[in-house]
Amino acid sequence: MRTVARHWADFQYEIYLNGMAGAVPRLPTDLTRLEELAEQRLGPGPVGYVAGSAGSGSTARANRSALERRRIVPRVLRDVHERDLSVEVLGRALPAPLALAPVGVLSIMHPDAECAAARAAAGQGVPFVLSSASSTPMEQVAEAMGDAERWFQLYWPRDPEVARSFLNRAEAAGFGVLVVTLDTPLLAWRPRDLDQAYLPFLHGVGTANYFSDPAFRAGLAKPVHEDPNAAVTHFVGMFADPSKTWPDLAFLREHWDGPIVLKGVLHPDDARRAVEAGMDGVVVSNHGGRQVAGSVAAADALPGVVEAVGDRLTVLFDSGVRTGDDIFKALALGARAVLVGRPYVYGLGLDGRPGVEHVIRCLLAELDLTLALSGHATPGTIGPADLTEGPG
Ligand SMILES: Cc1cc2nc3c(=O)[nH]c(=O)nc-3n(C[C@H](O)[C@H](O)[C@H](O)COP(=O)(O)O)c2cc1C
Ligand SMILES: CCCCCCCCCCC(=O)C(=O)O
Repeated sequence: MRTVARHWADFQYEIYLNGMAGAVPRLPTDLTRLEELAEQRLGPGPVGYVAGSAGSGSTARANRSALERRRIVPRVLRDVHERDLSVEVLGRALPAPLALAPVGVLSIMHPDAECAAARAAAGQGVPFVLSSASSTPMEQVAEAMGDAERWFQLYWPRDPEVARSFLNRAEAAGFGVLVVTLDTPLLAWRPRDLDQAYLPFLHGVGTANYFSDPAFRAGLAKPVHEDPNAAVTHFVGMFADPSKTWPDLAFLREHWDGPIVLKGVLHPDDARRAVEAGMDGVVVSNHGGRQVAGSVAAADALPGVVEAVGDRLTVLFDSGVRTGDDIFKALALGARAVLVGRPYVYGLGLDGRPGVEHVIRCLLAELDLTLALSGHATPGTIGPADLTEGPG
């Protein structure tokens, strides 16, 4: 089930060769600079929505420092001439341990929105996880991707008919993995959005899967175009259900045949409950610091979850990944693969599909070089011994 190894580090040579012809990259190769550029070039509402997080931003900052605090201890004189970043995740052969995280309402960043990001992911062979809250109906995104690997992220609607309909549509449209986000039963206190009174969903943006859904529409007195405000109100009441508990997962197991991954798991006991509920994986994530202000950093939670269930579930990771060495560290802490969020969204906002491609290629070229320069030829040999903590 292995993919053909791609030579990610060739991107480095491509950049230098283009330089000989007088061309430099359109976007920075240090992806931590994208946020600042986006702040300068994109509108305050959209960029505030993407860059913003819960409360004073302490969780988002903690995500970064938990990754930065951990330092790689490189090994030398190991043969790293031939390298292969490919990994198997949930029965799928991926070219690298990376997927694009589900991010809602991408049309606020670029008119080509989810289709542009999905095409970029497909072109690089990286799975695209489509948000329930996308600006484009799932069938249209699927069509843009051909037969490339795609996963569907579920915000579990309160109405079981709508939930069932979403699952049926996603399956029919070729989404192979269901990612159920559990950390957003309510929208958190997000000062950047509150201060601007900015929430695109209330204008019917990011509601495409709902407004195109027959079960959702059946709950409306009038068609969406005749009474859009009523449709938005119905969406707000439908979007999530804070009364859900662990036994409710049986509903999803019953209606989804493929792998199911729970996103937003941080406690080892919750990971154990995911095993008991027959789930296939978890994403150790705090939603990029956008939900619980003062939450544990995702990278600090990762080792505990891996220790509890790493032999029984596929453990994925996100929240704070900005560089190739961040990916290396997450793998060393036991993640099978990582999801990248904001960087690809800034890439999209700044340069559309090529911007997203740039982000994927930079991350994987840097990962490949970090791997090699640390003494590894494949992700499979990376482990906790490759990291140290503290001022070292
Ligand atoms: C603008 C924005 C929208 C998001 N929308 C969703 C979503 O619809 N569903 C979801 O599960 N996670 C969503 N997330 C969270 C991401 O999937 C991911 O957990 C997070 O971005 C990772 O943190 P990072 O951006 O710091 O890498 C969103 C994140 C951002 C920044
Ligand atoms: C008043 C609540 C309206 C609906 C909220 C939509 C939820 C946000 C979906 C995107 C997301 O996950 C994010 O982090 O932002």
